[in-house]
Amino acid sequence: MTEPIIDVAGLSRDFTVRAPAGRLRRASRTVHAVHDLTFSVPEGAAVGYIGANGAGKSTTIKMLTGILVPTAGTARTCGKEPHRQRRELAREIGVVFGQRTQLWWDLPLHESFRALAAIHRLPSDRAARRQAELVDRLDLGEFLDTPVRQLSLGQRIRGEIAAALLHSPRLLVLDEPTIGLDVLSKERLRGFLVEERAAHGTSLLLTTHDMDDVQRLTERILVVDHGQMAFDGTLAGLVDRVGAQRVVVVDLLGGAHGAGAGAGAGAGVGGGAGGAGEAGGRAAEVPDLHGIPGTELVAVEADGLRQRLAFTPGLTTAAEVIAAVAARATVRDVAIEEPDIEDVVRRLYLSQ
Ligand SMILES: Nc1ncnc2c1ncn2[C@@H]1O[C@H](COP(=O)(O)OP(=O)(O)OP(=O)(O)O)[C@@H](O)[C@H]1O
Repeated sequence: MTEPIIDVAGLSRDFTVRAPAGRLRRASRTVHAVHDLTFSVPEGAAVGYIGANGAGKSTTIKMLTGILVPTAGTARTCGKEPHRQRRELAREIGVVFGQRTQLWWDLPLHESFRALAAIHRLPSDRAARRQAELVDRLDLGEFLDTPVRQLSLGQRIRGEIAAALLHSPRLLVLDEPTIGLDVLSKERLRGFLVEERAAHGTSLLLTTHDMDDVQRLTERILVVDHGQMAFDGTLAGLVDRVGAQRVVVVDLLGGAHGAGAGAGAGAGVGGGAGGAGEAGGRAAEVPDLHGIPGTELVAVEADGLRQRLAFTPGLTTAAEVIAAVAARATVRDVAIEEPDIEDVVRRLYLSQ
């Protein structure tokens, strides 16, 4: 069996903080930022590292990348002891902290790439090929001559990711990579990361507060709470465990049809069990989706042609909900909204 890309046993990190205690005294207090963490990640896996603010995510990442020394326990990243073998490890990992830069602020992007290629001692033809590939796929061509400080956040983050991948690391560590990006930029970045991993088999450790990042980019999540492991499994498993609600969003064609009553505009409300008909004009055509077992109708929008039904996984399934809707109305489109990651984490913390 190949060695895990990350292997952590009993990992802990304390900080001593001094705070005023009374007018003249200062008292010391120990913060257990990470406490007795044990987990391992196989090579090639993509893991989301999730938790509330202050849960210990950054501290863990700093220990895994050799920036911080553990107080107790062991960490191995790419088979190396991070703080002792920091240089060797740097050749095998790429790290992006969304809030900080590893690029040279006053230099044009291509100078940063050149410096990084030299630091990693990449042969020039290999560096040139890889840079061209990343510049093309991350759409950086226009900005190569621009000093980093003049780049927009989205352009800079793409530059950071290219810089972190220039030496084709085995493990990519991303700390909040999509924070502050607009929806389109986030989506493009995620698409790039999915392709990059498919092409090179790069392992991924990602911290994020964004549920879409978790869904698109990871297959397993670790949730940390007060420095301790609170959950290790799939997102679906976590959602099940905390009983978080998912939402089926249905777009309907006007005009309800009761089960077996056939479709037809103007058939009126009334197909639904417990359906309280709405009076008047246009509302008479609105399919009524109240009372579908295991669901709660949480929103009726666009004159009733878009409706949102929340359901608890375990009580019913998305397929059952959609089938029940289809028995009452003509369904044009369906989407399923996952619960918010902050909500899921809050529920998990409360259930501990
Ligand atoms: N250098 C430090 N000195 C003292 N306390 C620290 C230090 N770094 C982190 N901490 C404390 O350790 C705990 C964990 O912090 P950490 O930054 O790892 O959390 P996080 O999960 O990354 O949070 P966020 O999502 O806000 O980035 C917090 O209570 C924090 O205040």
